Amino acid sequence: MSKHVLAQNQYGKAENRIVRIARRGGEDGAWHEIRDLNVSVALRGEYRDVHLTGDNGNCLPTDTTKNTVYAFAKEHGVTSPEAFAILLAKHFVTSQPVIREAQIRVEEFAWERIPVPTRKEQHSFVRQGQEVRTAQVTYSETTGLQVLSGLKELTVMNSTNSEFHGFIKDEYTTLQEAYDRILATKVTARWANSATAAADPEHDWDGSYRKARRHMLEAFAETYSYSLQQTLHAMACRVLDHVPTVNEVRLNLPNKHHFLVDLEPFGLKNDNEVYFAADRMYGLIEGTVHRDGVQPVIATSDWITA
Ligand SMILES: O=c1[nH]c(=O)c2[nH]c(=O)[nH]c2[nH]1
Repeated sequence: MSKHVLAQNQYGKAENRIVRIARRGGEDGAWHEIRDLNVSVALRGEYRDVHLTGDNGNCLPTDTTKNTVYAFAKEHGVTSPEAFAILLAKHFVTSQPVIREAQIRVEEFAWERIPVPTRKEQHSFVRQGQEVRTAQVTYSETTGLQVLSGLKELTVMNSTNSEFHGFIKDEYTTLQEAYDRILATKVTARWANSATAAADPEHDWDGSYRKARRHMLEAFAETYSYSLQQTLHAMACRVLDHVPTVNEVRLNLPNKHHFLVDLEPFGLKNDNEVYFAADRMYGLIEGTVHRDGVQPVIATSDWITA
């Protein structure tokens, strides 16, 4: 027996990142709604033996608490962070006598739809309230003004219309081919403005920024994607097509992986509804697209994801 006193203690799986897609509207369910949550579970109760003697007889594994979160998202859906947390907290306390209290913390990341007026299906989203606009101006006696504009932290998601297959398979390849996956990325974009725009004191910088942003978003939403590389190219080309004062676009697109959660052990079918949102590691797709005949000027080696 320890001469010291075990005081407050709690345990559980923290930061379960979960994306729940609900398909509504019409027979084909083409109207998608997403809830994107970070759910932490803390259980309190009869845990003296676990700490003092190594007897785990009262210990519900943290792994089980994680599985419960994902299974509940499938079974009950996510109507609100509060309602989802209430369901979970009650479940833990009422299902195991040793659990006296359960605390569920939920952070919800808000997403807004990317409006695509030309289509009725709606499955493209932009995450609210994070994006940062950037500008870098260099003035040289010999070469004059160089104005780079851009943005970072613009997180977007398509909850369908993304596939990835037909890739090289070597002895280390385990990736399964995907015919319907989530495509999500946090866009860092920089674009080089023409010397004419830079020299024009009347140039509408806010207007060209809004236009470039809008066309990148529309291209992301409207491209049926077979790779993030293909989406990158479409986004950059769309900016060059619609913003005549932009000569070059460089994009840095981390592939924010979403893995389907295997719910079969709990007798539940996961019909592309419940995903584990991994924050790292991630694929990092980068590239520059410029007008023909223009010399690219945007640095390619910057460490701009940090
Ligand atoms: O869009 C993608 N491009 C890749 O190059 C790649 N590689 C990978 O594992 N997944 C993906 N997805």
